[in-house]
Amino acid sequence: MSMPTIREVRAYTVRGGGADYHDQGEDHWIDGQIATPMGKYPEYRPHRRNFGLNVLGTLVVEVEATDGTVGFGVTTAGELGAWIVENHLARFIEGTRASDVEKLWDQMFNATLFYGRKGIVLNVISGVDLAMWDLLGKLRDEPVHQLLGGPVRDELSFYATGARPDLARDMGFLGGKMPLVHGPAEGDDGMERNLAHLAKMREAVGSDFWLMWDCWMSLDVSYATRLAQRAREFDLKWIEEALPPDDYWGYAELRRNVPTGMWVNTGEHEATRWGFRMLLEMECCDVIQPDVGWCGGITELLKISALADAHGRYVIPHGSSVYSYHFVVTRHNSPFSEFLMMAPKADRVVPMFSPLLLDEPVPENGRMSVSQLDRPGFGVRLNPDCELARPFTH
Ligand SMILES: C[C@H](O)[C@H](O)CC(=O)C(=O)O
Ligand SMILES: [Mg+2]
Repeated sequence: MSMPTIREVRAYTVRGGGADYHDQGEDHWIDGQIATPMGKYPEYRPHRRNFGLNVLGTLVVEVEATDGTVGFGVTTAGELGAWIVENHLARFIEGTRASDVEKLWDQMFNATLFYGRKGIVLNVISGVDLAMWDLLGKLRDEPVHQLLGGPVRDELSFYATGARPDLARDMGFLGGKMPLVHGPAEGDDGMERNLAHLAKMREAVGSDFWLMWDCWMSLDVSYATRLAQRAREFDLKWIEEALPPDDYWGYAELRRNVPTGMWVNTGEHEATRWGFRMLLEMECCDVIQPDVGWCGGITELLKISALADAHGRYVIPHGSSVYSYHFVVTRHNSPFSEFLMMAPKADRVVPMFSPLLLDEPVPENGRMSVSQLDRPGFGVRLNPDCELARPFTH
């Protein structure tokens, strides 16, 4: 088959959930009181949306091939991301062969180095890369997991992230990762409250269920060390993203400080093989957690994952829904997956990118069969009921 080229790239934005999963309505657990780096300012403590956690919104990138086939990818980047795609990246995307993902990634990354490297620019590059893999799967009539070498197991197993690990246990998940509520600025009282909550959850779930804390970059080494040491009594499996992402030295110290057997996990706000190289070579963590929509997409994740494998480390992607599932099932060093509980009260399973996608698979009883992923590309469709805007054209 002769490979089509890309005829047009289009960048859309959409609000209300989707890839910007923090862009939820009032009273959603994910936007409630959670420890954050802004928690030192009391006015920004009660609600994460107060400091703008949801300002970006979702970016949808569509790539249309010369034969009319369309692939798409979604990420967190909104209008800023749409501007970058339409005004800068389009020149590399249009005219490229649909299978030339490697060359395209290299061009997008190098052309944006002077203002990119991490953060929103890498989210955008990821979104384009995911659209290209989706297109390639559709053109070849194969699921992306087949393009990546094929599954190494028949099903995926999930832990749940949300405010109600006790309910996640009843839903068949392997474990529950809770948001840490109180940060260092809330002193000893906050520390005691955090521990009391963990104790209560351990009591509720029993001893054979993983419990983890997601600290969303909010702590310092001293606080995280004390928290981890005291959490040993309640068998905390891992402490996640305890420190700001740039504090590689702090992570290395924390990893030396935590009780034997407790994992230090991080990486959802890290990007590219070079960022993860720092985490791995400095022995910052036990598990890396790249977000497929933020770290550079599938093309970059393949490199990050190989590097982690050579360091004997697991890759358990952050969120990422189908982008994670198609990848994880092809790697031996990705033995389980995250599922983010998007129901406002974390009391039922709702697709992570809801309501933006149709056919988005979800775990049943904490598991997902590979057969649920057996559709061309990433196997999902854009929901026509979600109103997309195209703020810029080129
Ligand atoms: C719950 C966390 O604060 C965040 O919203 C999600 C996250 O970090 C994770 O799923 O991991
Ligand atoms: Mg996290």
